[in-house]
Amino acid sequence: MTDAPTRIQVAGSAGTAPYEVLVGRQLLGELPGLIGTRAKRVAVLHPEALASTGEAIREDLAAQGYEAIAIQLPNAEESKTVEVAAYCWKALGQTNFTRTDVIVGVGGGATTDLAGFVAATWLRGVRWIAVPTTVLGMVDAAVGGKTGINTAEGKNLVGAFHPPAGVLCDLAALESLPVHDYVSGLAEIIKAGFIADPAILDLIEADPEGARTPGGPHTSELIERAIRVKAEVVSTDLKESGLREILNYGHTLAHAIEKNERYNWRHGAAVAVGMVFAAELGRIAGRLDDATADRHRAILTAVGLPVTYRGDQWPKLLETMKVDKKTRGDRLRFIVLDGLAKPTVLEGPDPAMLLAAHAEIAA
Ligand SMILES: NC(=O)c1ccc[n+]([C@@H]2O[C@H](COP(=O)([O-])OP(=O)(O)OC[C@H]3O[C@@H](n4cnc5c(N)ncnc54)[C@H](O)[C@@H]3O)[C@@H](O)[C@H]2O)c1
Ligand SMILES: O=C(O)C(=O)C[C@@H](O)[C@H](O)[C@H](O)COP(=O)(O)O
Ligand SMILES: [Zn+2]
Repeated sequence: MTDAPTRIQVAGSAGTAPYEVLVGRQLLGELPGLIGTRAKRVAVLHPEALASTGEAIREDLAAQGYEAIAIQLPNAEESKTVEVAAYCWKALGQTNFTRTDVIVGVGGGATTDLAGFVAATWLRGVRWIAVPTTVLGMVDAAVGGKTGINTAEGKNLVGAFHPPAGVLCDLAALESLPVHDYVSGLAEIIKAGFIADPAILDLIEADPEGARTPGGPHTSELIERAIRVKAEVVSTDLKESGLREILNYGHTLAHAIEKNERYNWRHGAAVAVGMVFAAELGRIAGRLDDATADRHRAILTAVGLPVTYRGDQWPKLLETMKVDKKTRGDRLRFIVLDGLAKPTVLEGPDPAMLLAAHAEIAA
């Protein structure tokens, strides 16, 4: 007997279908229902680190009568390339994968971003299901339909909005996650706390050590709260015409750091530094109070996330930020806070302000 999963609804928007995010344990039994009876073939995309999980899911689906193939991807950010997408397109072509067939992405955010992108582009769009296996994947990457790959010029520069047909967050998967990756996911949970749900911050501050482990007293509550923040935002603005930009809090600098580190930093670690930068920018712009700005550094440090970055890299970071998706023409745009849970856009800040905020995170 297992407890019934929590079901979080994501509304359809921009002509897309609504779907559910399930959070619980032993959820793989839900897969055939989501895949449906119109599909003949299923492709299970998984990273090398989850080879046995991917194969077990493939075998299960084959036993249910689907022609199931497994496609193994490189781990982490190495999978988010056009070459890996092309490898998947080839595998789908060779198995006569049609418009009624279904892709299942099993893995962290890098895997679900790639799997969703392959689903968005194959035959101009087939259905896909996300089975996130990292904290970050569950609370953020698998929800909301942003799919994509990196290019030499930067992070997530090619992609599509293509929501999944369902998201299965099996908390048992987190038990094998290295602590470094677990903690990286906390950055996006903390982001959800600062932009929308401060109760998240209270829970983490009360027990930062507990927040760092899958068996912590508030693990499922933290994950569910962050998913609800994301679900609510993407339900009203799938294609980022306005509100959705708040989910990019800390990301303008974070993506530049990731590129600068050739993706050897985890996304969440870069987002942690990026949020401290954004908080300082808000403070310098006269919008954010000192206590909330300082709270960023304190909570991120308490869970073991970085809050500084090499000080000599600023010119390169500034150059990369120019291709951030929020930039309009030559005007950089940042999400900052007007106060706790009051995100807003700061347009074209003075270069001196950016430099001053940078000085606060420079190691
Ligand atoms: N689409 C979106 O809205 C969105 C949102 C946030 C982040 N992202 C993207 O997500 C990516 C980061 O995702 P991530 O932090 O999950 O990292 P990741 O996908 O790179 O996974 C981290 C590592 O953990 C391994 N792994 C995954 N699950 C595991 C498990 N259960 N046990 C053991 N190892 C496991 C992976 O193979 C990888 O080596 C970035 O590319 C980021 O841009 C996308
Ligand atoms: O879902 C969104 O919208 C987000 O911005 C969530 C981010 O956490 C995520 O990293 C996203 O992939 C960044 O999007 P991008 O458009 O800046 O590439
Ligand atoms: Zn992110």
